[in-house]
Amino acid sequence: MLTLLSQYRHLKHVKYLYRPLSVMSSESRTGPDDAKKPFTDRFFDSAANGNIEELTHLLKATVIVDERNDNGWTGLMLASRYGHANAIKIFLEKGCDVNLVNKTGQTALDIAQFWDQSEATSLIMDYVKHDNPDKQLRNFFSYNPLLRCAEKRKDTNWLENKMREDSTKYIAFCELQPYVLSLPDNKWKYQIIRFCYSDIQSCINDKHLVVFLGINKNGDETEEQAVFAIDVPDEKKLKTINPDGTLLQPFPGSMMLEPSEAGILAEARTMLDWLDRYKFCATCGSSTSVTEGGHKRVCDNKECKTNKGIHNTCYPRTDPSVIMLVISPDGKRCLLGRGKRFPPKMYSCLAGFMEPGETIEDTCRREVHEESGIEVGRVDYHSSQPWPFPASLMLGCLAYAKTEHLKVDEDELEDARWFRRPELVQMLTRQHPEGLFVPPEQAIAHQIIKSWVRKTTNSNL
Ligand SMILES: NC(=O)C1=CN([C@@H]2O[C@H](COP(=O)(O)OP(=O)(O)OC[C@H]3O[C@@H](n4cnc5c(N)ncnc54)[C@H](OP(=O)(O)O)[C@@H]3O)[C@@H](O)[C@H]2O)C=CC1
Ligand SMILES: [Mg+2]
Ligand SMILES: [Mg+2]
Ligand SMILES: [Mg+2]
Ligand SMILES: [Zn+2]
Repeated sequence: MLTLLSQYRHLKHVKYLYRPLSVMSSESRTGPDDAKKPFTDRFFDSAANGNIEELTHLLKATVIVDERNDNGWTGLMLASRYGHANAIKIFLEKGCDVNLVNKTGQTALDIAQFWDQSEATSLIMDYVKHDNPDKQLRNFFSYNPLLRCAEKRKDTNWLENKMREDSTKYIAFCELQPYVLSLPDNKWKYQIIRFCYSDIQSCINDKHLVVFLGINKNGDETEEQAVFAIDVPDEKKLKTINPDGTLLQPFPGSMMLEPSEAGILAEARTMLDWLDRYKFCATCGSSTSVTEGGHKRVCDNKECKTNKGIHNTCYPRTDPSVIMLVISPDGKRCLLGRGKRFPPKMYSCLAGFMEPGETIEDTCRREVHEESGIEVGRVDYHSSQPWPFPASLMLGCLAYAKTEHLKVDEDELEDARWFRRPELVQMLTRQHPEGLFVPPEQAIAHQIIKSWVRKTTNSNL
């Protein structure tokens, strides 16, 4: 990586560093008339030259702050390369993403450090330290736009009325797969179909599982559009209502939803799965009745302990699991493993279920030791992700190893190995020479790996 940047050090003329070839060739035809250049070229030029007036104008008018050129360079990276402090301040004020990496894996901070731009380096470092809390990472499946309104679940009248209202929407599942439409402008993207009560009422009877998911925040507040999930065992019934729909497979189908749709799926799928699989009381084995809009199962046996005292078994379950990126003792490598059922060539973070009485940190230490023989010291929390297959909550962490000799648990993993940062960049961008890759961006593993890559540099590796 060092050599990639070093080869440019002797180039004095900035344009060859970052400008796409297409632009250079069109310039040779038309001459260097700045006004005729595309806005994005003028934007990159003004960032590299520290032309504040033009930069401000372009950011106001047309160009997005994180616009990238063909080599993945952002305006912030170019301003950092040439140490234009005022331009850097503009990018930071506009809320640019300082964590983006170019095609060779450098962040703006890497670039500023490499080119000894001390003012640029300290500006970006200060910004990273006080990063805007509103920009906290939200993983896929974690953004649910519905207000759950738990207080309404006990209001049987309100629920029954809502179920029949014209504005109410139903999303239908068959064998835990949502009924969806592919988007007209992109057949790789799907939208969950919303049915009205009049459409779906023939599917609603006592035997069908229905869950109150929440109120649509984007709907008209006076109308309070409620959203329910319904299990329809026969896909043919759904086809008669909307013949264009299709059932969406969990993988890779659910990854092709918009994030807000994925959040609704996460709630609905886990709830329907729980209602379907926990029909009998875990304490006395009697039948149970669904209450509270599908959010509780009450034992039908009046003498059951759950009707007298502790009744946590009446509620849906969530299984906390840890998923961690293990960092080597020298801080230069990360440990990734291959589960036996992974697609060929995919490596991911180690993961495992929490056991009763364990802390998140101790689960990380135990699972890493069980699966790789590595001793972990400090553990830092990163972010979390609901994983509705069927009911996991992934708790993402960075785990700092104290040892590095691997003893892979062959019952669980096919392989585990240490990877250096440049290799992780290749795996994230699908450019690894052996075709190795990490899970897609919808997976928390991808986000944890990416955030480590973004926070570290290749220097001294
Ligand atoms: N590695 C990764 O990149 C990712 C992993 N995950 C998820 O992380 C979760 C945990 O990872 P995984 O490696 O499978 O877990 P573990 O390392 O704990 O080992 C898996 C074993 O644990 C047992 N098990 C199943 N359910 C539970 C439970 N609720 N509590 C305790 N043990 C259980 C199973 O045994 P048996 O089946 O033999 O009974 C299974 O073989 C899974 O939900 C997985 O889907 C999600 C995203 C990515
Ligand atoms: Mg595991
Ligand atoms: Mg394990
Ligand atoms: Mg385990
Ligand atoms: Zn019972």
